[in-house]
Amino acid sequence: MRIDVITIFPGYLAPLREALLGRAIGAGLVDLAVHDLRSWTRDVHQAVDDSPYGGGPGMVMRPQVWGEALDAVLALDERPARIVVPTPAGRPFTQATAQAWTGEERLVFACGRYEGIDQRVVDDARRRDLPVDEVSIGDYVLVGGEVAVLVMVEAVVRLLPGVLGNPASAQQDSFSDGLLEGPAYTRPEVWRGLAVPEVLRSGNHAKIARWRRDRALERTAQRRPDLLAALPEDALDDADRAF
Ligand SMILES: CN1CCN(Cc2ccc(Cn3ccc4ccc(-c5n[nH]c(N)c5C#N)cc43)cc2)CC1
Repeated sequence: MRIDVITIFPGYLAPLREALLGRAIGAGLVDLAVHDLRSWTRDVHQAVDDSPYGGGPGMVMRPQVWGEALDAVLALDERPARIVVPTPAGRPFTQATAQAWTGEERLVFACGRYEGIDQRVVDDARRRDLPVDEVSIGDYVLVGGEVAVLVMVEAVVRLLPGVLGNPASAQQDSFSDGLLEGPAYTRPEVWRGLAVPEVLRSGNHAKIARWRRDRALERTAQRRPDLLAALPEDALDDADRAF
């Protein structure tokens, strides 16, 4: 997978070259290119924003600069690309979104700042039949799209074959089976007077699996009843319902 990020703060994306993601890049599983939007400005001030039509607070990012940047970046590689625009007004980015994007050959992220990007940039891409997703990583307000890109790239890349040391981890993720995962423990057996639940030391794998499922159901019911309500009819078996 090739990932391109266009931003006025390239340094914000430096963490993508660290740790797991850095190793995925090193292993050739991901190609990452970060581009400075100001490279496509033509004025001495390298202006990327202007006042909003209709008035209102803040500034809006200019379509000309973004249009030229996206055209140039898309032309760098012949692989078909999905354009992703983080925005507080976007559709929710979920684990399902991350899973779906693992099938893309290329993702091009457009990081806005100020009050966002002139809408015509997205409209122009869509009318050229380019796939564009306007997505939000959550119901809180950030200052720009870069942090959202860090979140989304990590969520997608970790799902790519060969990235995680133990592929089962991705399959057993929270949200993958619709439930939050339960508590996890490691040595020592007792820490500050707190003991690891005995069942986890029993070696009885059936009991352990049941205990973990019960803790996941309990935690999901307590913290995310919406996830429980959204489970498909056949997602819970009789043992689950007995819990
Ligand atoms: C009067 N109006 C003025 C605009 N605000 C809305 C608004 C618009 C942009 C910004 C700043 N910003 C610029 C680009 C950009 C990308 C993503 C995100 C973002 N925030 N939260 C998420 N989950 C995000 C994601 N993903 C924020 C961004 C802040 C607030 C409404 C009231």
